[in-house]
Amino acid sequence: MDIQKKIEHLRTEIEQHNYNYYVLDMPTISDFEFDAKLKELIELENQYPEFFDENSPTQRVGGVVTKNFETVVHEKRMYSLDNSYSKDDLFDWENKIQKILGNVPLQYTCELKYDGASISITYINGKLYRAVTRGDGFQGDDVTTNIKTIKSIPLQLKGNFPEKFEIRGEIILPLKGFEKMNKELIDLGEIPYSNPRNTASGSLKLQDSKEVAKRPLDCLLYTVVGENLPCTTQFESLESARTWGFKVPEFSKLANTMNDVLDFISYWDKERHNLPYETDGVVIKVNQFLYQQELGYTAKSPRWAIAYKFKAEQVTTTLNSIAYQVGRTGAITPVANLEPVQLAGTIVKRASLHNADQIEKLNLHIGDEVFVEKGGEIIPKIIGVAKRNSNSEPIVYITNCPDCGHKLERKEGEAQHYCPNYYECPPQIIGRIEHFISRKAMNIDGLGGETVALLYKNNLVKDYSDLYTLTIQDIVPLERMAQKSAENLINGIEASKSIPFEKVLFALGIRYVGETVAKKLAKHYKNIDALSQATEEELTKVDEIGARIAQSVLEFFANTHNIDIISKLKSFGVQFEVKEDNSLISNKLYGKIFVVSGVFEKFSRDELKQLIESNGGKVGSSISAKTNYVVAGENMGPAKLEKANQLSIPIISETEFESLL
Ligand SMILES: NC(=O)c1ccc[n+]([C@@H]2O[C@H](COP(=O)([O-])OP(=O)(O)OC[C@H]3O[C@@H](n4cnc5c(N)ncnc54)[C@H](O)[C@@H]3O)[C@@H](O)[C@H]2O)c1
Ligand SMILES: [Zn+2]
Repeated sequence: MDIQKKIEHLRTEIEQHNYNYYVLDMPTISDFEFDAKLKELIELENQYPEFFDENSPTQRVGGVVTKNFETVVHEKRMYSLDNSYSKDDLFDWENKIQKILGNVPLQYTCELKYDGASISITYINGKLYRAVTRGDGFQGDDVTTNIKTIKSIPLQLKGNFPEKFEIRGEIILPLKGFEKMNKELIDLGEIPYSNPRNTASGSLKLQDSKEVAKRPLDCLLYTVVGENLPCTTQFESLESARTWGFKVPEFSKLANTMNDVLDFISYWDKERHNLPYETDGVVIKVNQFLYQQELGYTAKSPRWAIAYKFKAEQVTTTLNSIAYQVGRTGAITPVANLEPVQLAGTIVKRASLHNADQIEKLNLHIGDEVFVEKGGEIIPKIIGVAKRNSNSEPIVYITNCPDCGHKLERKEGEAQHYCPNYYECPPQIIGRIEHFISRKAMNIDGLGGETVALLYKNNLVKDYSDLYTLTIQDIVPLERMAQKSAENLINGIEASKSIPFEKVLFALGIRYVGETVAKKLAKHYKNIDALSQATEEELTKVDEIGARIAQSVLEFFANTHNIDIISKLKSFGVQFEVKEDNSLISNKLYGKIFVVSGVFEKFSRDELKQLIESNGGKVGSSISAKTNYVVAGENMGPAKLEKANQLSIPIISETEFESLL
């Protein structure tokens, strides 16, 4: 085979994967496979230097700059890291740098390699000035507003910080938050995110910082960059950054020899599974800045640092069978049953497969030996076939619902198959009732998933409105139920009648109507009758409601069965209109008159006004001598500003306002 062709082919292929990974945040191959391709290319280029190309992906940092944000040129370039996978690689690296330095007394800082998206944040005079993504290393996206929503990033520093510097770190999504986001997506019948890293990186690129604020992102910092820093080593700089108020994980260690480094690695190779976020290796850095300067950089990475990548958590095992689960929206999810195997500290028996496309893409057969990898998800995933056995058989995707036998449907452009037997299919009925009673919906105490299934099997409930007809006598005879638990349940159901309309609307389980959408719709339409009569055009005019949600709302109300259920719920006293809430949260602002002006970061203007009123204050429409405070956001009108100054009325920011509460 023509070597040059092979090199070019690999370059194109890797560029495409870089694009999928960094721009779309949707990799189509595992990091393990990606790294193998990159390694192959590096080796070929080393072997055949005549085909050198400065545009090769081996010479460049993988990311890109997008058009959605302002582009900022990094004052100091942001590099990637060279990778190593074995002890030998590390000793080779040490030899190489000692050759350049001339066998000096080296120290290393060992740090964990956090798996997220890199960020560089500039501070001037102790104030957060700007946050920029790595981009292509030379320039990145200005994502300051998004970054400011992350609570652990200080806006104002404390202690003895340098006048101007950049601090670099990783924006990560802790595993718990990731799982929660995915559970909400699955509940809504949508496709879950593939892993925390890509979700963190995607979150940074959202246009609406209010959406970013909802995501439980965090930022772990690891490098201070600037002139005249008050420290001479990496380890000291981490300690100083901590005293300035930054979140710098405490795990870093100083090592005097490569063997100390190896101890650190083998400790964290196991211990990392107990961390609340993902790490994919250890970063080893020459500790002394003086030596770092002497070593300098290659085209892509510092010579004074190297990443040691943990072995991908991967095992092979047999794919025994496929089970199909039916969700409350009727969506079918295939799940792989595996020969039990030990992986990352747990026994793995099942792996998620998402949908039919994925089975096809992986070309899975029952009986195959498959690679199983554990990423951010609780359930591990199959990433490919290791070996086809002679008795392996192709997977025939089901055509009928495994529970009710109804023929499955698949809408054009959708990945998931659905069971359309909405009213008769048991897991859908039970799923809808479980959703209805869940904590964020009707919050009915004393009723769990198993009890719902029992109630359904005993013909006591056919839909969630039947819950309100239950009596203690109905419940006591059920398995594991006693007088006391039956009473609790009935009390819980009774109490749910005072749950506010927005939660009731969420509880109904309309596809794509999650918590936030339900809130928006409740606020806009005020009651269910107005909502049920809305047209698609009207619906899509509501903030954040798109055609897909509108369509789903229309479908829901076009169904007489749903209308019947709603009128039953109404007759039982469930809330179907917004109650104007006059109850006060506090009296802290009693007697104070506020004027709100400008655009805010944390709150909408309406939210601010509501906060003022619910804490006993009043909102004035224009500034007068009676005004006590002006809460000012960005772009406050100059006339208002002048008036406030004339009358010496204090102008406060939204943060200062918060501190009044
Ligand atoms: N699956 C795919 O299609 C695909 C495509 C492209 C890249 N990738 C994966 O992306 C990775 C390459 O990405 P990369 O260029 O961001 O490099 P990298 O993630 O391998 O290493 C460099 C980055 O590590 C981060 N980092 C975390 N902790 C650090 C610490 N303590 N000190 C210093 N830096 C730290 C920094 O952000 C730095 O930029 C590889 O793992 C590769 O497998 C996968
Ligand atoms: Zn069914």
